[in-house]
Amino acid sequence: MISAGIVGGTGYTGVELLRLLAAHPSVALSAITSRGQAGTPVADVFPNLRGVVDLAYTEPTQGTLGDCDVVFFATPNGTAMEMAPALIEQGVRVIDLGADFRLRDLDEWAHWYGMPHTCAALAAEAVYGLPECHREAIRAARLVANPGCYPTAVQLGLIPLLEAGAVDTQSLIADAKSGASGAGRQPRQHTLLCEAGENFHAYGASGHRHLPEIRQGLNDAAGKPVGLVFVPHLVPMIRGIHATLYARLLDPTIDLQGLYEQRYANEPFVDVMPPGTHPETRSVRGSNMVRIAVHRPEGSDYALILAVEDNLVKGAAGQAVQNMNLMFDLPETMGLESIGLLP
Ligand SMILES: NC(=O)C1=CN([C@@H]2O[C@H](COP(=O)(O)OP(=O)(O)OC[C@H]3O[C@@H](n4cnc5c(N)ncnc54)[C@H](OP(=O)(O)O)[C@@H]3O)[C@@H](O)[C@H]2O)C=CC1
Ligand SMILES: CC(=O)N[C@@H](CCC(=O)OP(=O)(O)O)C(=O)O
Repeated sequence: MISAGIVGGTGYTGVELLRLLAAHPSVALSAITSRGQAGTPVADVFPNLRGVVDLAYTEPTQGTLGDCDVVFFATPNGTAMEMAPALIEQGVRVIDLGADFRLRDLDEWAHWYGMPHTCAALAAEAVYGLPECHREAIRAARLVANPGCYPTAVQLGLIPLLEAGAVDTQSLIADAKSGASGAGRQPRQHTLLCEAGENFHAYGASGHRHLPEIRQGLNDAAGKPVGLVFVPHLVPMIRGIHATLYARLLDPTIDLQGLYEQRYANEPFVDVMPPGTHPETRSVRGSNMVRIAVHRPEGSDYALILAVEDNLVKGAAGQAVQNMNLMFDLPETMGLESIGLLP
């Protein structure tokens, strides 16, 4: 059994990790931290875990985490880079659900995250945890930077076009919508029911911190710098991301459906839907699947890609478990078989 610890077990991605890991056949949970709830049984805070998680929260100390085989950081940005070096030194493998190790350019990281990066050596070593692109490197990694929620949907949606050299790399547009759980469990005015319900708006339109992360992955796929406009929106639902992606085709006669079906033929968590379909966020709610549909709108030379995911599963905790499975030579889909919750 793999002994797993979670730092930040009271947030939305932390409790989603708990749900997945508690049911994982090869994992024993051994430390779950919260500074605010230390000493409280986990199942007292989250009754869905009664009878399946019998641990209490502890303080996030080296002592409680150092004996684990793997530690997940489900914490705000800046926490993992403080704590991960000592754990890795002790032989613990680390998966960071935050953004501390996602960007290769640390000046860019400091610009977007508003603090200096304090762990350049590990940032250079970290593997970006998008299995569909970096599977072999993830297997060997000591430290995995789990991708952001928007970056997962947008990259998986656009990468086949860029790898194939099928589009004008300066024409990329990602129009993405997220449910409110993407903002985390800390109370904030804009995610109150009376603010987010019956309401719909864009945010971060002139610059969002996921832009450099998405651009880094798309540059790699294209083999050159891409031009990308990324606009996130908040929609009145709890879970789910819907990304509507546009790219101008160089050859409008290309077989787009065939391109996507071939690229993702062996991917257990990418479902390319039949032509003419429109994926729904509820079809992936609670599941680790990204569902993609490919269109070429009548009379246009644009490819239009629709991609949906659950931001807490493939966009965070599920992808982290997928990465753990790879790191510990387990079947990649183990513990991730759940089907989308409908309705
Ligand atoms: N929500 C989402 O859809 C996604 C989130 N992410 C990223 O995952 C990370 C976690 O997100 P989310 O679960 O939404 O966040 P939340 O705000 O819901 O939870 C944060 C958790 O971290 C703990 N924590 C906060 N500060 C510290 C600290 N200094 N040291 C140790 N623990 C700390 C908190 O518990 P306590 O304060 O009691 O210790 C809490 O359990 C973030 O980096 C987020 O950007 C990534 C993809 C998707
Ligand atoms: C709806 C909403 O507020 N979403 C969040 C995405 C948070 C997230 O996933 O953060 P990281 O991937 O960078 O860790 C936001 O736009 O800030």
